Amino acid sequence: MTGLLGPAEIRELAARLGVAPTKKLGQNFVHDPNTVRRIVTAAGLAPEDVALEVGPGLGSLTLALLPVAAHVHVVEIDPTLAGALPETAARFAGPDAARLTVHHADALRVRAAALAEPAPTALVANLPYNVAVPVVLHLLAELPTLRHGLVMVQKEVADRLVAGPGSKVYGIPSVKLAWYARSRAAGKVPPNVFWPVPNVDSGLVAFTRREPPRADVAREAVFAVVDAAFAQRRKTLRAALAGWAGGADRAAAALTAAGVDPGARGESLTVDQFAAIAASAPTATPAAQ
Ligand SMILES: C[S@@+](CC[C@H](N)C(=O)[O-])C[C@H]1O[C@@H](n2cnc3c(N)ncnc32)[C@H](O)[C@@H]1O
Repeated sequence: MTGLLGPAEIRELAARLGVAPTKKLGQNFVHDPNTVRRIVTAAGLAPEDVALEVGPGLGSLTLALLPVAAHVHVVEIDPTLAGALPETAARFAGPDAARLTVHHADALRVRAAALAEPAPTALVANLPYNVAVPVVLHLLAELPTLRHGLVMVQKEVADRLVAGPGSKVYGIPSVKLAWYARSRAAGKVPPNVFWPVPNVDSGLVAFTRREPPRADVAREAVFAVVDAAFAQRRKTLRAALAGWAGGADRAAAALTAAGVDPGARGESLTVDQFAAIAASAPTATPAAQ
């Protein structure tokens, strides 16, 4: 038997495994094959793409990825779910199951070496919502081979991830994702496609890796400026970056050298401007944060 998981299959698998979904691990399983097809279509995988799925759960999305990707890595923190996937894949995906590698691991800690054979090129995931942003940022940092992705996250988080300067929801996730990738909203998903039904809408975010804005400044240095700017987002950058620069005057000098108005706020800056500020940092070590 091959196919995707509908409500009957999800219920049957969960009952057989004794799975009681937990909020702590963001366990809301998709039981709607149309949603799964929509995610895979939006992901736009090429036949040579190696997919990485974080949080496969009972396998809803995994089963749709196996026929269209060259290989599928899944990273699942729950030992029961990770342990059951090979059998689910063999049962529902037939010979395509041979292209699945299951990693029982925490996606926040997984290292490139563990996922090297073959190296993932596309992240496609219905992410655990409480750790969605750190997971995406960790994987983009850890896996330079990841070229593009499509993730489902809580709708508000999707809005934040794709926001640009000047938007009310533009903030740390928006700028950090923009360091790695160009992103766009790829649709909204209602709560009723999940079991159990969450009390939030979901959103799809598509991204494609870009060259980092500047080669002459380390990512960590840029992210330190971003963190400082948004920690006090209502203050001017001159004030918000005083701790980072070792004084408001030094902050103003770095901002001016970077071509940024010291009276501006972080919410109006592009990631390229944050990178320019980091590159103009005072030579003294930034104050501890
Ligand atoms: C929203 S569910 C998605 C399940 C499945 N992909 C689906 O669409 O039905 C999130 C999944 O992520 C897993 N998970 C939660 N935290 C994780 C982590 N830090 N690393 C890996 N998997 C995690 C949960 O156990 C759960 O299976």
